[in-house]
Amino acid sequence: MKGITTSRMKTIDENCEHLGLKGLQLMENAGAAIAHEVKERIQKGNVLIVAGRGNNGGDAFVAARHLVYDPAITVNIALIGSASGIRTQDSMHNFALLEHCRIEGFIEITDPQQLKATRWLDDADLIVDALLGTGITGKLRETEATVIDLINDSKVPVVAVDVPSGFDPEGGKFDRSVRADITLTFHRMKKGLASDHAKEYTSEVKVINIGVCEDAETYVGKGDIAAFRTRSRDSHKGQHGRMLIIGGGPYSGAPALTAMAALRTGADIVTVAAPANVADIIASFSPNIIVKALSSNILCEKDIDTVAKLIEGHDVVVMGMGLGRDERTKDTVSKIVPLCKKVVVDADGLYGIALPVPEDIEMIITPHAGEFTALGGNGKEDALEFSKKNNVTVLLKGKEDHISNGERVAINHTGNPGMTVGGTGDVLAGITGALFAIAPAMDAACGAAYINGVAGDLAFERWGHGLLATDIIDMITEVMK
Ligand SMILES: NC(=O)C1=CN([C@@H]2O[C@H](COP(=O)(O)OP(=O)(O)OC[C@H]3O[C@@H](n4cnc5c(N)ncnc54)[C@H](O)[C@@H]3O)[C@@H](O)[C@H]2O)[C@@H](O)CC1
Ligand SMILES: [K+]
Repeated sequence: MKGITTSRMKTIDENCEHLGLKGLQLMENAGAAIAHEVKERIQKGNVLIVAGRGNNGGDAFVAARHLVYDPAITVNIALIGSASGIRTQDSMHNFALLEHCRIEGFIEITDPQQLKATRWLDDADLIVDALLGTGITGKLRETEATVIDLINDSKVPVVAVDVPSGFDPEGGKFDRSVRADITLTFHRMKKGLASDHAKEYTSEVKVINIGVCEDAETYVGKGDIAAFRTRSRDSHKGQHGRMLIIGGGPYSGAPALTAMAALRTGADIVTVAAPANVADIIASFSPNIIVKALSSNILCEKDIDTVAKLIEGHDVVVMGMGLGRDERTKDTVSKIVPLCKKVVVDADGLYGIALPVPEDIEMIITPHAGEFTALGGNGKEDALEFSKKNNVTVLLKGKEDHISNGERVAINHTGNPGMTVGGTGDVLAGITGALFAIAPAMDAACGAAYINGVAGDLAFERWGHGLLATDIIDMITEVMK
């Protein structure tokens, strides 16, 4: 079984929140499941809960509330750090409720020796390990590291919450981790727990359904753009994407729309390489676009050296819009693809690519239904198989966009019929490229479909069916806000 990444799980959680399913509700289900598992394992005795200050600890506070209903069970809670340091509202909420429950003992631990002194580890019949979950970052720090050693040294059976504390949910190897008898992981198997070395840290893993709405996973939502809305304060120029557009020739507006959409999405540098006849026109649309004129009035073989050099200075290439379908152009497109590491192919570019895409190239294609058929696709139901077979991430545009990387399909149902106006595809390609410059293909394609659709919906509110592609670009920043 393949596991999911922490960022994917975060996206699902945020989509739930957006749909109205609160984190607190998920936490309640998670905690109740832990209490249930504990009661399956011990009918009476002492349970020691070792809790951290994040939501992983919050799950265990819920479990404590459920457990103390049984008079045969006593619960001691060791919180690593101080109660005032509890980092999330949900966890704080559940912690506060414990004041009204029959908790045997509670201690705030700033030095591991304090935990030793309680003798709770010696007296425990079972430990609930809720120190660290998917929120772990970097190498283990103190006090947590020593507390993990104490838990392992105690030889008391351990039920781990979501992942054994200290274990890397992404599958990397950290220096130490709780060794659990069982791990209850929420909603889906986590990538790290699915890895071969997970067995060293947990004898068993159970995936617990915590009532996530299906739509939070099936449809793209606000959670799919959350990661694109924050930036480190230490950001530097270029870090948020350098994008090269290869487009234009018969058309000059298309690559300009793509460029402006990318800039509004947050790309740092956008360069357009365009045939000589349109280069100046594209530049005249906006001083924000860097334009490089190619050798003649269509993209052709002579331009490959120039383009190869430009590709080296950019994180992602977006190719196709406005290029036309001259045979020489199609042939040149096919020769440019192998020079790219990351490439988005749209519109006329789709007629120049060879499938399947070589292993070392990451490609997103953004066809509409007709272009998808021309590529050999068989309708939206085929997005997953097509993507898998051709090593390409597909963003198949339509009333609902179907997005697939060959592993899963996501559907976007933002957008409206006003968006049938020309140029909206160029905008989508620009948003896709900007996100792809800084994120994996599937995350970029899902985020782009959502942003484009919501920007279109905002434009529709203002301009109705008369909305223009440029209006959608103007709304991108509203969506990101
Ligand atoms: N809607 C949600 O987000 C849900 C989250 N759930 C739980 O929430 C967990 C994730 O919660 P959080 O994101 O709050 O994070 P965690 O509770 O996993 O831990 C975050 C905290 O751990 C500490 N920490 C991080 N790295 C450390 C290191 N290397 N050494 C020492 N201390 C370190 C920091 O104090 C940080 O605030 C999941 O594993 C799951 O148990 C569940 O409640 C289900 C719902
Ligand atoms: K844990």
